[in-house]
Amino acid sequence: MSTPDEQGLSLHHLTVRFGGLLALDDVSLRVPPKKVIGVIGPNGAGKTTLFNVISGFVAPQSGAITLDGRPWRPRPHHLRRHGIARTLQGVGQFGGMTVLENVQVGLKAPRGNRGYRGSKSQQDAYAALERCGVADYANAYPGMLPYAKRKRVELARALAARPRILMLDEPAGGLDADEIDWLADLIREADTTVLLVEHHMDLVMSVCDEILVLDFGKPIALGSPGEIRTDPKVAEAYLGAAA
Ligand SMILES: Nc1ncnc2c1ncn2[C@@H]1O[C@H](COP(=O)(O)OP(=O)(O)OP(=O)(O)O)[C@@H](O)[C@H]1O
Repeated sequence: MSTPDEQGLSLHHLTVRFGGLLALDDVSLRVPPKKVIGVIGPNGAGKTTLFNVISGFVAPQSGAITLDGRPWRPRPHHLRRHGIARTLQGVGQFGGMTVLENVQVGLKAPRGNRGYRGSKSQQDAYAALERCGVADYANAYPGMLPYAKRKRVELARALAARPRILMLDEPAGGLDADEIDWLADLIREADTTVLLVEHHMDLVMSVCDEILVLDFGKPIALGSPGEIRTDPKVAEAYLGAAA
């Protein structure tokens, strides 16, 4: 049994090198249940690499990950089993499948040969599409949808499995102000742990409980939105990146 302090996901001193490049440099982070944790930083800071480590796509050279206090080695095809879902930066959906089928792909296949039609997974997928306001497109193909709707389908795909940890990789990219307001409400009401990599500062500041700031792979700040907003090291990292 894990203690309350150990529950959720914890990253301990993760280091990742790509050849001579230090993409993550001694990164530690605690992601407690039901909290929204943001990961920000200038381009190339290591945000996606951090997501790739948690998803099992990249193995760290050193450091460890624990889930509910137990050592955990992530593997991409085991994420669902551990209740972890991730959206992709683009909208990687299968063009030859309908929107509903795309959302069902991440869910458990029905037993026997009943197929997906009328199954629990179909109902769950449809409910997730409704929650994301795109149920009207259930039988359309993703390629027929505007970008913002496809992003909603991608969110529905991740939410359908009712993850305990939802990893959102730049969900606001390419969205207009109204869509971002909608997204902020969805994150606030998700009632699950959210790890958010995002460049849109207003969104990050408005939904996150805590924010980790990376710069050249190094953690330079960790704190509440108010603390991060006024941290001179953070301003310097972004100004340096803009110069
Ligand atoms: N597979 C890889 N091989 C070599 N270098 C890589 C690889 N993946 C990432 N990098 C490098 O590691 C550093 C961190 O990249 P990463 O994509 O994690 O940054 P990021 O913060 O997500 O950037 P962005 O905001 O632009 O998406 C960059 O210098 C990048 O070029």
